[in-house]
Amino acid sequence: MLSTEELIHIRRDLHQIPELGYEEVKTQQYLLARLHELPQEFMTIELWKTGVFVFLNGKDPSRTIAYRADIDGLPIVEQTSYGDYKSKHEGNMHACGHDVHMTIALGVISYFSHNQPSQNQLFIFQPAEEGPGGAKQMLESEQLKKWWPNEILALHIAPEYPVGTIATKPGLLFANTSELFIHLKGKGGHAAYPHTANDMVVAASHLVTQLQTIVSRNVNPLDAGVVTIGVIKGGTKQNIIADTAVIEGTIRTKSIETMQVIKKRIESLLNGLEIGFDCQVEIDYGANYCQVYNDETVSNSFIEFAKANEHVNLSICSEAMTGEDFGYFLEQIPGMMFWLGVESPFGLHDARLEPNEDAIPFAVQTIIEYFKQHNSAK
Ligand SMILES: CC(=O)N[C@@H](CCC[C@H](N)C(=O)O)C(=O)O
Repeated sequence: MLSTEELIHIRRDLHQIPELGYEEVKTQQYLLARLHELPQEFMTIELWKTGVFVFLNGKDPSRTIAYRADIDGLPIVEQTSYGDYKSKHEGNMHACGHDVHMTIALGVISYFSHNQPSQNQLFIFQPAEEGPGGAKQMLESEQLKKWWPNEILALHIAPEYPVGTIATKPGLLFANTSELFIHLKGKGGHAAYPHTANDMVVAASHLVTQLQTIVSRNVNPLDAGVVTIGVIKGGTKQNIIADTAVIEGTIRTKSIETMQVIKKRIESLLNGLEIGFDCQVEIDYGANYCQVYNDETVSNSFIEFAKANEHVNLSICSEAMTGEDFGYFLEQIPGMMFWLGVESPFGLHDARLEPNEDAIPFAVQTIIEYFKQHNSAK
């Protein structure tokens, strides 16, 4: 079984090679290299695009339990204090902890590759969680058809909790999400002749402020929604009026109905913008993820397990407006997701995120224990 030092070494290796969705070529090669170092007696490894499936045959199987780890990084210029194990892929960073998620999966696989489990186990290294999504596609793969699990788990690092903490709840854990891409096209021109142009920097600026009114004025205050604009681009030079602008963001809601309300309102605002600024607008909702809804029975059984485990500090948390395409697995397979405390002063998607690596051996041990206790013959 991998030691704590080896696990940390693996996490640091993976941290140096963050790749965006469906570009995880080096990550896939690295995972394969580590997997092939383990006993192969009852292990089957299969590739799916840039992802990997690992199936472990149980001794006397009547069921299969699965663990899913996402593997992609984010387009962020890293600003951690890490020295020689900072991202070597300039402009990309594991700023959402997927390096930690993968390492934990390798740690659990390593243990069970030396200690054959009684039941089958499936490990899913899934590409493109940050977008455009990989869960929905993997659910339709040949591998999932033949290795369909009875239960599935996943975790996500949580910078706000101390190491040793697991936070979860039955039912809704993460929101419905939709990406948002808006392209504005007007008429460029000389900065000194604004009356001859339709300035898309001004149109985009109006639109960004209008979008902020949706949650405050169109969503029931007793419900929850988020409209965040993460990108606004337009123009080429300070004295040229921009003929195009691009706005990119994300929508989050607790209910699917509110997602529809927000989208309808965005479209109305865009119709108004076309008239008001005499421009053309195109909208694309990119990747949409369903909510992460933890199965009541599986989460209660995990909560009972965590309560009985003296090493685990269990927190029953509130739902969050984060998104995760793991929700698609949970639509079809009973399962649950939990937050894993990694105590960092900087949050997810922050260029300075430094998860506490002590959380890795803790999570590996906890999952091994849960799999051993829970995935016995039923
Ligand atoms: C846990 C986490 O941070 N997940 C991401 C998922 C991204 C969903 C999609 N690409 C979007 O931006 O809407 C998140 O941002 O919550």
